[in-house]
Amino acid sequence: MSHGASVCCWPRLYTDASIIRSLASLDGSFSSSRAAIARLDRAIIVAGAAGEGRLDLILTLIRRIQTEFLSYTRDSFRTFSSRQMGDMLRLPPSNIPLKSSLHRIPALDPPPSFMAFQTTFNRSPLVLYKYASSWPAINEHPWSSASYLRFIAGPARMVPVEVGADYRADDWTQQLMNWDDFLSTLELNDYDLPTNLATPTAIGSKKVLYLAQHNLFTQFPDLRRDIVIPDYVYSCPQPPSDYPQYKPPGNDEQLVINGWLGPRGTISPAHTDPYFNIYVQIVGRKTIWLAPPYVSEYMYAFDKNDVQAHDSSNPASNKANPLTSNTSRVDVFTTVKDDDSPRRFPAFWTNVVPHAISTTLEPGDLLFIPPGWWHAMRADETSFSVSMWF
Ligand SMILES: O=C(O)CCC(=O)C(=O)O
Ligand SMILES: [Fe+2]
Repeated sequence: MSHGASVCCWPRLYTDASIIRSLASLDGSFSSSRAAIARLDRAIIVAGAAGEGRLDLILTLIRRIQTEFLSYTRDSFRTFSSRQMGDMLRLPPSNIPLKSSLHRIPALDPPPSFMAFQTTFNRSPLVLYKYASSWPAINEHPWSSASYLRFIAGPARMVPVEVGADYRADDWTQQLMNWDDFLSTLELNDYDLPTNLATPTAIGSKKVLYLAQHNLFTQFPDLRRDIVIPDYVYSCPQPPSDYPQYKPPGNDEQLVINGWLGPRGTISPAHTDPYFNIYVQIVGRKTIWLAPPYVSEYMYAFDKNDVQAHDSSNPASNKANPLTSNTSRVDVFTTVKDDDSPRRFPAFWTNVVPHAISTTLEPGDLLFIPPGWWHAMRADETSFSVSMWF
């Protein structure tokens, strides 16, 4: 067997074994049906439904099992109220100013043409407020409605979630979880979070669940029809001169679309990615903090040794640990008045903060981030965002 074949045959074997096993153990009972669907979802999540036509086959099988044995009916005339998940309607609409940035992210109105984006506006971050306000995901198919999200999935589906608000925490882990149960946690939103959205550590102990960086659209293709992929992602931008590590995603489309769904208080600590990113806010408000690639040496990034220590402390994880040397130790969202951040990270406060920019996105707002820019996100309410890496 060649090396190439050995790299890609295991996902195919896993996928086919999962299909056969789920069908073999299916006896029409409620529990065997749910177990079969879970196994099929796992083949998508863990092995990418590898192999010619396997994704379509798996999605068709899941739908058949749902309709035959779990009384799922697809009533396309249903309408969904845009009742918000969680407690977002109860929160005051004021922004919490960040101490860690002095300026706002520049905004453009009207949005640039494709050509103007390609030639001029893809060099630095940019917000297009209300760009996506008329997307189905915000209107007739509201992703803020847990009942809509349950409906398009049908019963017994599984998704990967991160456990713990912040992936730098020692007890952070990941698990597969029932989609309906995960949505219920967002509806209840009984996490008892501090109302001042204090540091990630304070929130981390609450075991917040975050569906982060997951390609939901492979599992639930209906959701892809609720968004309108902006043409900008098909531009071929120049690699930025201050960030030679830029590399487009390695899939055929050179485009990776991920969903990010979680309650108030979920945080992605400041980190860099090697992609251009178009990030659209669909549900709830999210505060964004950005800093340019040239401040990297003042970001107190984790080094390789920290990363290894963290990895080995977390053997239960089923996905690669995202903590790498592109992640900062600094809590850019710190709101505690006299914390010791300026003493622990003096170069950050002197050299990064003057160059950092921030804003709070609302549903329909689009944010563009070039590769290599440091970015940190905080959900101020139950939040659903979509990132498009290209
Ligand atoms: O929304 C988040 O929590 C993080 C998003 C992010 O890091 C990205 O889109 O690259
Ligand atoms: Fe990122």
